[in-house]
Amino acid sequence: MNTHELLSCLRFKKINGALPNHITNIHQDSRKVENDTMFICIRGFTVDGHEYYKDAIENGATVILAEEELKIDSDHVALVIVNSTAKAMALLANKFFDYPSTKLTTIGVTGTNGKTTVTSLIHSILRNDNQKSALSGSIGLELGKEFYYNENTTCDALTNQKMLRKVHDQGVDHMIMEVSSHGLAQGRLWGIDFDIVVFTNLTHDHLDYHNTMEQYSNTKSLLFSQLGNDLSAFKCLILNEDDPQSNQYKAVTPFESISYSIENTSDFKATNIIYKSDMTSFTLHSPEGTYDVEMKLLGKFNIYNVLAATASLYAKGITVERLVELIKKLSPVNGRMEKVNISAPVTMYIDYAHTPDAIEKSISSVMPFKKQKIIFLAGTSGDRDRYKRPLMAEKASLADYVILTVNDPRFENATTILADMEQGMQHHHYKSIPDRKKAITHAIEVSEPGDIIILAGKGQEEYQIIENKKYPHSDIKIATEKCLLKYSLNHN
Ligand SMILES: CC(=O)N[C@H]1[C@@H](OP(=O)(O)OP(=O)(O)OC[C@H]2O[C@@H](n3ccc(=O)[nH]c3=O)[C@H](O)[C@@H]2O)O[C@H](CO)[C@@H](O)[C@@H]1O[C@H](C)C(=O)N[C@@H](C)C(=O)N[C@H](CCC(=O)O)C(=O)O
Ligand SMILES: Nc1ncnc2c1ncn2[C@@H]1O[C@H](COP(=O)(O)OP(=O)(O)OP(=O)(O)O)[C@@H](O)[C@H]1O
Repeated sequence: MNTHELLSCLRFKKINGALPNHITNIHQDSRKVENDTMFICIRGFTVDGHEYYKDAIENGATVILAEEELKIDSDHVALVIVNSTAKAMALLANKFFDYPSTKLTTIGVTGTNGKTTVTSLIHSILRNDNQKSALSGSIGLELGKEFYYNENTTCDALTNQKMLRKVHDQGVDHMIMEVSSHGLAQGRLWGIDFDIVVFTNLTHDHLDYHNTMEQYSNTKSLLFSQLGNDLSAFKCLILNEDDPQSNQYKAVTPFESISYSIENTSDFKATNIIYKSDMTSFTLHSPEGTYDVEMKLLGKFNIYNVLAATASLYAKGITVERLVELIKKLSPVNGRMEKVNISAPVTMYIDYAHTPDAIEKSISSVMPFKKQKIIFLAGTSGDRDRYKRPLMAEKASLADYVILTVNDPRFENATTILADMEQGMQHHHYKSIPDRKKAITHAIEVSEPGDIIILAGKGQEEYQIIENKKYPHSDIKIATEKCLLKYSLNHN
């Protein structure tokens, strides 16, 4: 792209040296820089990108974007100085990739729990309706039959624009994105023109980063306030009427909202709910009438998720009647209250619950069909929000027997993590086992016919992070193996 044209989107800047006519790409990581590209120096939490401009030049950068004067020896490299490289990156990335989000129907989902589930449901419903959709979030980018790894649930502003452009170039017209609070706080969403924004719920998590629930909520509200003020555009909020936080989000934008709920009155409300071990049914009250809904997803929280997805697609123009047909075809989202197929006399689920609220919801979802014990394995991660640990254990105490363990220890000592959790236990029927594989084995060993086992914390993930390395690990594989061993031995 012509460099002068590209830089015209930055009104206030100082340029040292001669600008090259063209650049072929933009990077914020010196290690990825190739010839004839621009390198943007970002001040990070860990390092300052300004320290890497020489590496970027060595790798072929011909324009350096920085917040300070830098000594550049080469005549072939220009330095552009701006006040905020993070803001400039969002402006430049949008212009360079030609504002891809304006050409797509872009749906963003935020909330403490349910982002992956709701985005996956919207994406699956669209695909089952023969529409083209791409999905980005904690699983990476799913585009067509391909999966692309992403470092974050919500990528940085530059990666987001690259990704949106790739989606548009492949003729896909819907982009469904998980929006994390870290992403909002760090401006990773700047420049994304969302059409529909969805709120699931707000409960305790990430207070290591946001400090207070108020700050956490204010950060989430950015998704709604950043819808802008151009009222000629069609934009819509999808809000959980049972979560009082929705009132704040309604108030920060002029755009209309559609509500969903189970308890309070709303546009999309579920009543007459029947919970079974492998399906759920309910009556859906909607602006287009009342419908009977059956689905393979389990638990009350998944009714909220399905309502959120349904309201989002209704906002996009799909009829409720058609949506009800499509919901029937939905499969449970991988690792989210996913029933494990095993030939053993116990019922087992893999779940990703790793917040106090999610744990409560996870256990509550099996209560209606509990016959014997509920065995709940609760895990939390090292080097992340410590404050939620006792609260997680408190909620896990709803189960008859609890196993406390670790998801990803990272650099933290597992014994410290477990000691934090133990403080919240409300009864003594529990055991702390730092090694996750041993913890899963113990869950199977103490089980008896008729029991329900929930292995929570890691969902479908196939690795465990110890220090800063990923090691192969799969809850489902370990559990299936141990379960078959225990119950086939007993039968012999
Ligand atoms: C705390 C945090 O959010 N960190 C994010 C931040 O990293 P950072 O500020 O430490 O970056 P840094 O390492 O200091 O690097 C600064 C700059 O120097 C550059 N650099 C660095 C080294 C080098 O050799 N050359 C070079 O150019 C880097 O490319 C970068 O531009 O910016 C990076 C790029 O955008 C993110 O990948 C990174 O997320 C880390 C990996 C992370 O774990 N974040 C978590 C907390 C997070 O964001 N989680 C949410 C999901 C939460 C949920 O579960 O709901 C998410 O959206 O992923
Ligand atoms: N609407 C909901 N309300 C409460 N809990 C939920 C809801 N949806 C899912 N959960 C619980 O949270 C877990 C994680 O779900 P999901 O991955 O969809 O959330 P997420 O917001 O993407 O989480 P993360 O940000 O950690 O990736 C599920 O396994 C379930 O236990």
